[in-house]
Parts: sequence; structure tokens; C-alpha cells
Amino acid sequence: MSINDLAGSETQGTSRFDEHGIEPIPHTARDSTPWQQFWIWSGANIAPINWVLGALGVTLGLSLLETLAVIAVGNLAGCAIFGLFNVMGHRTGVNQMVLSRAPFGRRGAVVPGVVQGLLTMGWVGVNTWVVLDLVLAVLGQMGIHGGTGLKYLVAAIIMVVQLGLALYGFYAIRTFEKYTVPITVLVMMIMTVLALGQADPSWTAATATTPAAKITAVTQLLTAIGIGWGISWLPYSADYSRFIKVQASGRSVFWSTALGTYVPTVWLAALGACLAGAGSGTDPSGLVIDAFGVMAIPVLILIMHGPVATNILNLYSCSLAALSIGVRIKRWKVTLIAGTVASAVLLVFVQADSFAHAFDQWMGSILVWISPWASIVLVDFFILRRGRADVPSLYRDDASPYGPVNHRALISLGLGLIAAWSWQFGTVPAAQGPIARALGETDFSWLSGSLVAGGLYYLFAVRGRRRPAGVQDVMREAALPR
Ligand SMILES: Nc1ccnc(=O)[nH]1
Repeated sequence: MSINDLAGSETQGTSRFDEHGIEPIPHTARDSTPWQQFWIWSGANIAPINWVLGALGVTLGLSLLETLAVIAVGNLAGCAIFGLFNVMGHRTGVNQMVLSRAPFGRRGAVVPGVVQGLLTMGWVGVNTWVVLDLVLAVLGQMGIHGGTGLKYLVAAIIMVVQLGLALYGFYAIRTFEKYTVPITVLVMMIMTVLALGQADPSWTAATATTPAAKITAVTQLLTAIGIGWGISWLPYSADYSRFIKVQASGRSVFWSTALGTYVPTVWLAALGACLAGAGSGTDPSGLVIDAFGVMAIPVLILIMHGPVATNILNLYSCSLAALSIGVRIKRWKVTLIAGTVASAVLLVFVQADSFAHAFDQWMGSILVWISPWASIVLVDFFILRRGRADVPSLYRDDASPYGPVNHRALISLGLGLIAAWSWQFGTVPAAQGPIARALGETDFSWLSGSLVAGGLYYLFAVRGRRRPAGVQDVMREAALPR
């Protein structure tokens, strides 16, 4: 092999255009490593939104220690489930929304596919919007003032960069995260040292003092940034793990993706909580500027990197969701459309600020959807199919043994949604279910939703299996000579 060949295969291997759609990734094309996956998921979660969410614990009335404990323990569970979903992609080479056809049927899976496509675009809007005030505040500190016009300019720059990378596809995504994430980790380390040096947080002061008030706050925080954070990424997992080398062990897939999500999420949320616990308030721009005024440029890079590193996944997964529901145009064109819709969402957010302020609301609501869906997928793959999938059938009408639309899965999903909503406690009355109100404003939506949906799906499936056998028995008996 000549040097040129080597150089050629290197460029091919790192940032070539991604031609893949939703067909299974052939074994020979699966060249991603667990380390690359670690950087991808770290990048996706080094999001400024996390330190805002970390501050939420203190806002809800918990002490700093309690907040840190909920975040650290809750994410253990959420990120472990996330690791399991990644194993599904590695075992099959198939993206998450096509894998969803196994329980829901090829056409039944259009329902989760459509919802996932819409959620990804909402995320792009939220993630970009959340940094705009921060960027403007940091720029202001550097003497650059520009009002709304500057805000639109920053939004447009972020949007163009993330759209360009997502259009290029998986290989551009992994190369971007591999090179930028270690640098942002370094900036985060310096920020952490600075923050903890300047802040003198009170570890045990809490405004929620009764046990009931504490339990309420703990459950709400668990939903927002404890277990809920890992769950919010489940519909994306296999879209990236489908590229991991076939020879990589299941364990390495699990640990690289689970830790890639766990480490930055817990780290940033803890940092946000510490700053809020030091009494700098919970306005994110205030938090950051107060603590990091001295190093505005690295912080600016970190902040602008956040939405890009996250949204390239949202935009890419959006295009796969669209292809999975049967949209028949090229992947990159779908990404372009998704970017346009997401820009419109962003525009609405910028103009109606208070609308997007209810971020807690957004997290809570998406979990009401994702938890029941994920529970059905998990039960189907790991319990009923014992961790295997019949990949070719996923592209035919017999993906589910119950036909192109598996009504049992859809009914389980519908009832799971109701169960999740019943125990959801959001900030607006429509998002406050009867169980949540009756039980002291607690929020266990992710638990009630997943138990009901996964439990029902399991029972339906087991009964459905017995019935054909039963019918055969009756037929055999009827055929016996008397
Ligand atoms: N937590 C998140 C899940 C999915 N997409 C995001 O942008 N963020």
C-alpha cells in the first residue's frame, strides 16, 4: 500500500460523506470504535442546558448535597438504560426507529417515528435558544453589543454550522466530536476549578424542609435531570452504535456510551448546582458571567460548541426517523428540511421568550412519551426476543409477528402514555396528572408510564403466544378419533 493509499483511506475513514440511509450498515462498513462513541455522547451532553438543569434542584428547594446525590444516582439508572439501547444498535446494525418496527410493526412504527422526528426539531430549537442569552452576555462583557440583531446573527451562525455537519452525516459527526470534545473538556476543567474557588456554596441549606416537600422535589429533579436525562436520549442510541465494529464487545459498547453520557451530564449539572448553591441566582447568564468573567473567550467557545455538538445528532436522527416512516428522499435532503423547520422553531422561541422558558415542562412532557415507548422496545428486544432481532424482517411487513400494525403494542403505548401523564407534575395545569396531584405533587411519570406500557405489552405478547398453541391443541384433539 502506498502512502497515497494510506492517506486516501484515512480521509475516507474520518470524514467522508455518509451515504447510508436506514438499511442495515454492512459489516465491512462498520468501523466506529467505542472511544469514538464516548466522544460523540460526551459532546452531545456537554450542553449548557445541563448546568441550568442542575441549578433546578436548588430552585426546587433541595440542599446542594441532596441535589448532587439525586443527579449522581438518578443518572446511573438513566445512563445504564441508555447503554442497553446502544447494544441493540451494535447487535443489529440498524437505526433506532427501524428497530422500533419489531414491536410496533412496520406501519405501526410510523407513530413513534413521526413523534421522534418532531421531538428532534424541538430539541434543536431549545438547545440553540438556551445559549443565545449566554453568548450575548459574554459578548457584552467583551464590549460587543448588538441587541436582537446580534442574537439572530449568532443563532444563524450556530444553525449553519450544525446543519452543515449533520448534512455530511455520521463520519463528520464523529470526527467533529473527537477533536472538539477533549478541548471543551479542558475548558470545563478550568471553569470548574475557577467556580469552586470563587464560590462558597452552602452544602446543606435547603428551602424544602418537610419530608413531603423533599420527596416532591426529589421526584421532580429525578425526572428533569436524574434518570430523565438518559431516557431522553434513548430514541437516538442505535443511530450511532449501528456503526460500531462488529468485533467490539457488547460490554465496551455499553460502557463507552453510558459513561459518555454520564460523565458530562453529572459534571455539568453538579457545577450548575454548586453555582446556584453559592447564591449567584439561577439565571444562567448571571451564573456564568459572575463566575467566569475572567475567561470570556474559552467560555464563549464552550457555550457555542454546546448546541452544535448536540444538534448534529438531533438533525441526523431526525433524517433517519423521516426515512424510517417511509419518506423517500435522500437523507441529506431530509436533514436540510429538518434544519429549516428547526430554524422556524428557533425563531418562535426567540420571539416568545417565556414560551421556551418552561424547559422543565418540555423535559417532563417528552418523558411522558419516551418512557412508555422505550419500555415496549426494551421488553420486546431483551425479554421476548432474548436480545436478538430478525434483521431482514424489519424491512418487511412481518417485522412484528402481529402484522404491519401491531395493535397490542399501540394500545400498550396509549395506556402507558395515560399512566405517565397521570403521575406527571408539570408547571401548567394540563401537565399535572391526577395521581401527581393526589400524592403531594410528586412526579413519577417515567416510572408509571414504563411499567404500564412494558407490563401490558409483555402480558399481551405472552397471551398471544399461548393462544395459537391453544388453538392447535384444540384442533389436534378434535382430529383425534373418539
Ligand atoms: N437530552 C437530549 C435528548 C435529545 N436531544 C437533545 O438535544 N437533548
